Amino acid sequence: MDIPQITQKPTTITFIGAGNMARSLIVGLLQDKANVVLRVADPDLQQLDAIHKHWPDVLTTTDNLEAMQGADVVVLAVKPQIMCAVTETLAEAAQRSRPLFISIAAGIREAALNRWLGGNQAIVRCMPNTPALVQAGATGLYANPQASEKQRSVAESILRAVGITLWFDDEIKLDAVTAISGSGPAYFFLVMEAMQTAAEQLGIRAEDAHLLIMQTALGAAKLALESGDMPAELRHKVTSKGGTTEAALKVLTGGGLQDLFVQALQAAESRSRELAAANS
Ligand SMILES: NC(=O)C1=CN([C@@H]2O[C@H](COP(=O)(O)OP(=O)(O)OC[C@H]3O[C@@H](n4cnc5c(N)ncnc54)[C@H](OP(=O)(O)O)[C@@H]3O)[C@@H](O)[C@H]2O)C=CC1
Ligand SMILES: O=C(O)[C@@H]1CCC=N1
Repeated sequence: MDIPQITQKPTTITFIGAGNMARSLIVGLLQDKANVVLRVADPDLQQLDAIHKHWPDVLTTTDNLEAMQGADVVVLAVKPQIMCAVTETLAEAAQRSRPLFISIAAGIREAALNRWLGGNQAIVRCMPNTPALVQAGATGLYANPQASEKQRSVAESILRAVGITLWFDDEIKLDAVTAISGSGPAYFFLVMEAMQTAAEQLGIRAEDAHLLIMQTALGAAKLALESGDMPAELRHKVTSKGGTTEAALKVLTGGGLQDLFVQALQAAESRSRELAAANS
């Protein structure tokens, strides 16, 4: 990946929070061999030790301010519920050093982040997903007016190193992106789990079922991405009249699967808005 350099040196990226999503981004960036220096701050020493053991080049600390010192980019990767408390402690340093902030938190609006950070900060909000770990992520991005073209480009390059990126001019759209691709991997994992249980009940060995299901999921996604056909068309091509797929799909549609997905995505989007309202 070619991250446009803010300085002559490699871009220094500090992660505040070393949880599931931050680790996915860190590992994805390391695999991409990006020209970056990575630092991570988290209160959990065990978490930090595990990172340091696997990736000794990643600098780890329990001190957020120490990690932020001199950083070009600060990725805010804590839970939405503690974002206010965490960012307020960074405000003074942020006013001095003015890094680019990238928030990955669901819901939390740029205006709130900017206020907590003391105002007039360059902020890119983004909604990535955990397949970033294997460089197959999908990220929606939104930049505030204070973020320069170069900073937008740096943010995009970081997220593009771990998957595809899409910009949105309207920040509110990130609530829907959260419902679709941010939470999305979990919907597919649930389907995989359900198919696994069903396959074992049909007498297939667990490891055989796992392999068949994973390869089928991968093959379906690859075909949908690469064939040029829409999913409905691809589904028709699998479904022989009076055949096995038709029998299965009758059960799924009869059970209201499509409606359930509409309700599920609406629930996720609403929750993102609630998190914004509760933390504004
Ligand atoms: N998981 C996902 O798929 C996605 C998550 N996100 C967003 O990413 C953010 C993190 O989520 P996720 O990774 O799942 O959550 P995790 O709980 O796994 O990660 C949050 C991390 O922040 C640490 N932390 C707590 N307090 C502080 C502090 N004061 N300073 C620094 N670090 C702190 C936590 O430590 P401890 O555990 O010790 O409290 C934990 O390691 C959220 O805002 C979420 O909305 C966005 C897209 C997808
Ligand atoms: O569940 C959550 O709130 C976070 C945001 C998207 C995925 N995980």
